[in-house]
Formats: sequence, structure tokens, C-alpha cells
Amino acid sequence: MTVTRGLEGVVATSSSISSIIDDTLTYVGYNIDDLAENASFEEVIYLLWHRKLPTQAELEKLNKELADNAELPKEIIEHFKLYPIDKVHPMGALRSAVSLLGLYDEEADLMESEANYRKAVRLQAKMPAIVTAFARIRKGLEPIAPRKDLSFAANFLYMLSGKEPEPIAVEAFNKALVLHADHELNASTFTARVCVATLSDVYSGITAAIGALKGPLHGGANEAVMKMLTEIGSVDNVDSYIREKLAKKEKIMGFGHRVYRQGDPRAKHLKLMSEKLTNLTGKPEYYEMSTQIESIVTGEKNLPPNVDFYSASVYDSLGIDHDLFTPIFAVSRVSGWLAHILEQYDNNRLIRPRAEYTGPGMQQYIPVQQRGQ
Ligand SMILES: CC(=O)SCCNC(=O)CCNC(=O)[C@H](O)C(C)(C)COP(=O)(O)OP(=O)(O)OC[C@H]1O[C@@H](n2cnc3c(N)ncnc32)[C@H](O)[C@@H]1OP(=O)(O)O
Ligand SMILES: O=C([O-])CC(=O)C(=O)O
Repeated sequence: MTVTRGLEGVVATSSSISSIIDDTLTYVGYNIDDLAENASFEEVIYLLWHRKLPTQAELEKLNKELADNAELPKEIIEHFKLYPIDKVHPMGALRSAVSLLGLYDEEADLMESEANYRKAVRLQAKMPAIVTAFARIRKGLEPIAPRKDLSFAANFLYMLSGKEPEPIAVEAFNKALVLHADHELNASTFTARVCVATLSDVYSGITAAIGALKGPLHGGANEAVMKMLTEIGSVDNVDSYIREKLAKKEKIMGFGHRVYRQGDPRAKHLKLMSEKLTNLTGKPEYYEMSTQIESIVTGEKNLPPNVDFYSASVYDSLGIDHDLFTPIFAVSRVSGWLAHILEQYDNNRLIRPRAEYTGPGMQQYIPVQQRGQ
């Protein structure tokens, strides 16, 4: 048996959803740069789920389905109010809420593909309401109901703040959602596929995926980047802070990637947005600190920034609480998880690799009374 640590380079499934070839990312063959500049997040959801861009009529149908399903059952809101609210991380709340949603979905365990598609729509539609309702309840505020006349991106920002967002904020947030929607067989997507390959249900698959995304080596890195920027505090402190960490062989959050070697193609879009938004809000420091960190880490370690690095200062500029950054990643990535779950069901085989055993050889069982102290 040969063990490949972290399954690096192992091809574990085929998929027609997204590809990373020679550091180029595509969704269903469309370059991410093109989609980031031009597509709405709703179009990307359609693309991932149907493997084609929607016609106007198909897009309107999806928009309506999402809008009609965007409200949370009141039980979820009541449940949030029972949480030890000041101690709960929003990713934990999101993970629990998705699991709980499954309990209130009468079709949760129906395995027909039409029922699974309907669950995908319901889950995608409700993710913004889950994250924003929790964010408001923990501040003692009432959740805000979604509006049917706003886009997916605008609705999220509206439900979070209660104010209709500026067009520039909507444009930036939409772009961030497009950039995070899918990414081949990343850890959380793999988790979702492993879970549903047992023929478990959609809610279980997404709950498992949220758990995997939460970790700081994956989606949790965007919050960790912001923590680092806050700790550094000013451009003057960047050099010593980063060099000290590198000298101690500590990881710099938001850098490196298992697949990309030359760089993550999503990072440049977020970097441009970060520059624009931090300037607009009159707080360019986080962008300036970030570019300085980038030049040290690329210079010293030849590690380029990944999607999580500049998304931190983008979301901060939009006035979003730092611990909501990873839940926002999930609001977008659920579109990819759902596409992969539906694809897995369509051509399923249990995912069950092997482990090389490294424990002791055959041992004789000794009854507890005879084992000594
Ligand atoms: C959406 C996403 O999930 S994007 C990734 C988000 N995660 C992060 O930003 C966390 C920081 N980055 C990392 O931890 C890693 O680069 C990962 C997890 C993304 C990829 O990990 P792997 O492919 O397993 O690389 P691994 O962790 O084995 O690192 C290889 C070498 O590069 C170094 N390295 C990798 N990333 C970093 C980093 N961010 N800072 C400093 N050194 C790093 C490692 O220390 C290791 O060095 P060594 O060979 O001298 O021991
Ligand atoms: O692909 C990965 O390993 C992590 C990543 O960038 C993502 O999930 O967007």
C-alpha cells in the first residue's frame, strides 16, 4: 500500500462541474475571469446545477424559485434564540441550522432527483436568511425578511443591515459570491460527496460540508486573515510580524494552495476589489498591509495569496463582522456543494478508501482483572 498524505494528486472522482487545469479555473468550461466580470451569482448557480448558462426565461424561473423559498421557518429563528448566543461561532450556528432545516423539510429523505433538486433550491435560497438572522439576533435585533425585488447579493446585504445596499457594494458582493461558488474537489466538496455517497440525504451532505469548510486550513482562513490584519494593526508592523512568523515556521493565513502553483486566479479580482473598497471607505490600511504581506510572503516563500487573503479586507470594507466571513463563503459554496451532491447521486458508488495500518501486530486479549495496574 502506498499512502499519499492528504490524498495529494489523487484523482478521486470525475466531474463536469468545475476544473483547475494549469492554474486556470473554469466553471463548466467558462473561465472564472469572464464569470467574475460578467455573471450574476444566480446565473452561476444555474450554470453549476444545469451545466449551461440560463436563458432569460430560465434565469427568471430560478430567481422566482429562490425568492419564493428565501424565508426561514420560524422554528429556526426560535432555535437561534435558545443558543448561548455570545459564545457561538456563526459557522457552528449555520451548521446546526442547516441540519435543523432538514427536520422541517418533509422531503428530506426522498431520494428522487426532482425532490433532491427542490431541496437544493430551498437550501440555497435560505442560506442568506440563516446567516443574517443569526447575525442580527445575537445583537439583539430582529431578523429582516428577504425582499423579492432584490438580487441574491443585494438581499444578503439588505437582510444583514436593514438598509438597501449601495450598487458598488452589491457589485463587489456578487463578484465574491461568483468567485467562491465552486472549486473542483476541495475538502468541503469532497466531504459532501463522501457523505451522500452512502445515500444519505442532501441536508446531511451540506451539514458535513459546512463542518469541513469551517477549519482555518480551508474556508476558515478568511476570518484568520482578518484576525492577523487586526493583530498587525498598522503598515509599520507588517515586516517584523510576518518575518517573525516565517522564522518560527508558522503559516501565514491566506497563502498557499494544494493545487495552484503559480497563483490562485480568483485572488487578483479580490485584490482589485480590496483596493477599490478600502479607498472608498477611507480606510486603505488593510489593503496596504495586505500588499506588503503579499510581497514578503511571495518573496520569502514563493507562496502566492489564495482566495481567502484579499476577501478578508473586501468583506471588512463592506462593514461585515469578521466571524461572518466564512459563513458568507458557505452561502456561495453551497451552490457548488449542491451541484456535486446531485452529480454524485446521478452516478453513485460508495466512497471508501483504505488505510495503511501502523498499529501493533496481533495481540492476545487479557481480561481486565488480569491486566495489572
Ligand atoms: C479556500 C481555501 O481553502 S484556500 C486555502 C486556505 N487556507 C489557508 O490560507 C491556510 C494557509 N495555507 C496552508 O495551510 C496551506 O498552504 C494549504 C492548507 C492551503 C495547502 O496545504 P498543503 O498543500 O498541504 O501544503 P503544506 O501545508 O504541506 O505546505 C507545504 C510547505 O509549504 C509551507 N506552507 C504552506 N502554506 C504556507 C503558508 N500559508 N505560510 C507559510 N508556509 C506555508 C509549509 O509550511 C510546508 O513547508 P515545509 O515543506 O518546509 O514543511
Ligand atoms: O480547492 C481547495 O483546496 C481550496 C479552495 O481554494 C477552495 O475550496 O476554494
